[in-house]
Amino acid sequence: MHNFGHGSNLPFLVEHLNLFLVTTIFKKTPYIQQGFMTFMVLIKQLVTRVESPPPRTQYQPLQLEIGGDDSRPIKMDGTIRFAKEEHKESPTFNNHSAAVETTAMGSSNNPEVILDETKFEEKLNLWALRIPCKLCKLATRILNGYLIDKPRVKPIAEDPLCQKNRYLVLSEKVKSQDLSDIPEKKLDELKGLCEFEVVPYSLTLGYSYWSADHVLKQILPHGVDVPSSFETIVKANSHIAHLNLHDELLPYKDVIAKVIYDKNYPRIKSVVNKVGTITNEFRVPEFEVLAGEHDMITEVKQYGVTFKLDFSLVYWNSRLEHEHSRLVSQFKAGETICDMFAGIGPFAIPAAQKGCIVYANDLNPDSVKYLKVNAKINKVDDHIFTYNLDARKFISQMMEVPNSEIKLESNVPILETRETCEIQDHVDLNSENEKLTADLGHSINSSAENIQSSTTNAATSVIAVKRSFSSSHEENGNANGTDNLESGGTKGKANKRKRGSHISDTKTWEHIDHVIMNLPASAIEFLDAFKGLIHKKYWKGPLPWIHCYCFIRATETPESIISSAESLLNAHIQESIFHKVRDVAPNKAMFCLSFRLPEACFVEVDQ
Ligand SMILES: C[S@@+](CC[C@H](N)C(=O)[O-])C[C@H]1O[C@@H](n2cnc3c(N)ncnc32)[C@H](O)[C@@H]1O
Repeated sequence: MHNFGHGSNLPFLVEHLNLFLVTTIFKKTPYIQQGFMTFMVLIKQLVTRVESPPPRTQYQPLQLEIGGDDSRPIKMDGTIRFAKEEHKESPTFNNHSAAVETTAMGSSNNPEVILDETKFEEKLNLWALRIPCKLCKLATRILNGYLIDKPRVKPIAEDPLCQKNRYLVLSEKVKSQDLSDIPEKKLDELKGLCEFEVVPYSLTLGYSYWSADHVLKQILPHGVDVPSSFETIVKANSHIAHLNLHDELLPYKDVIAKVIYDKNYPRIKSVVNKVGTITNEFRVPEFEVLAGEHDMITEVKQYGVTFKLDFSLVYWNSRLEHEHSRLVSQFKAGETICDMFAGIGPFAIPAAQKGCIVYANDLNPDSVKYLKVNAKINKVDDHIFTYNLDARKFISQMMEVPNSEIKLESNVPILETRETCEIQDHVDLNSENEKLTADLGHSINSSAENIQSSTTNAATSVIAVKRSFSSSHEENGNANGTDNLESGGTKGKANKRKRGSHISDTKTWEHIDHVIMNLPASAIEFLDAFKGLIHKKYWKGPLPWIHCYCFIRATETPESIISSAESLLNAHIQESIFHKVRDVAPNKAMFCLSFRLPEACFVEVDQ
């Protein structure tokens, strides 16, 4: 201890000798340096005992281990970026091999073996002022610029000997106990405030203190890029960190995952790495769980909509959040939307929330399963009809005029427009029309004949006939192939909503407002499905807008994409808009091509 103004020079000299040897001779040899420092501490303790014997322990280096619970990365746009740090080498090791037991290329793949947390300890030998508690604030103000200034390290610490005092921990730039590194004016001001003692203060910054970026920089060989960010996906109240490590980092994947897990737990419950490129038709990336829980069932939120999904079974990309919202913002309440590649519903559900009637399809049965779950969670299950079909089959079913409707034409007046249906909802049915009606709840498992003979509500008749027709043409044998959502069948609630939004009188072969095709790698190739698809005789109003996602590579242009689309449609596209969604690779960007389906796609004569 240095009682300011009355101290001895002996500890001061020892301290200087220590500092000199540590910073010069032993600088490059951390283990000798550490041993030497321990030895010097003992010497200093002895010296101090001689200088200022008990009862007050005059020299008592305070060991403080700082935890890094707060060493959190910064969240940006569904991506977590590590807080960047200068690449400072800590005095306890000089290169990555000191921090890892074996190099990651070595035999063991176990991160516990590779990562030696003790090697990340950095011991700082500092000075602190012992000051009465009540004067801490004032003293802190005076010493501004000379107190320890490190993230998550508080400059005020407990005095282990006296509750009424505090330690004001000085920065590393205050090298000597006589405080000669602090300007005289500040010292005078401090002396005027109170009497204080200068005590040595030892601070150890452990593995838990350092940020992921700092630790990884120490572990990975020089020249290897430290992964600076990772995608996240919300999982209940926590997240899955989703890495996309390139080949160079694969040998270090376990240790990287461990560091990310350690530094972000409990917010991050699992760390996964994408394996290979996505080649399967459901666009589901394969993941390897590197740290934490293996369960991949998660919940994400996009613009207030909750989506439940199993990350390992269905497609999900949080980077499309803005695009989902942009496109849906173009839809109006009451419009009919067909989503050919709906996934778990990031277009379909917000569109239904807006009051659109949505026909959502996906080939992946797990996507359809979660699409239904999400429609329920978000309380739009009575506005969404789900299909588990190939997109071509789905769109052709949408445009197919049901037999019942064709038969109708010769026998009875057709239920004309939405307005007509709405009026019918409120009038008594004549006997002819009664034959056409069906209860929405009963129709799911009914054949077309059964539907024709059941009688309930005229307003629900057409959609019921249509759905039943589709079911009977199910190709892949999946009972969910064409389905409405079970809960939508609760008559009271569902009917109330349907009336407001005209869901009951939607005839997709008569009118669809928008078709969404988000399968950028190949959606364009599906455009030929529209060739000769729409029956002019039955269609009402303008043809639908098609929103077809695609990738444009450096070798392609919007014109070349339009020309491919035109040749697939066998028609000239008149109105078209290209919207850039995002860059996916240096020479590849994702676009949304929106255009009005050309009139040439009509079938003039019904076969
Ligand atoms: C790129 S994802 C888009 C999903 C969703 N629309 C979104 O924005 O997140 C494409 C989806 O198309 C589905 N899919 C792939 N091939 C299909 C096909 N032939 N017919 C229908 N759906 C298909 C996949 O299962 C996947 O869910």
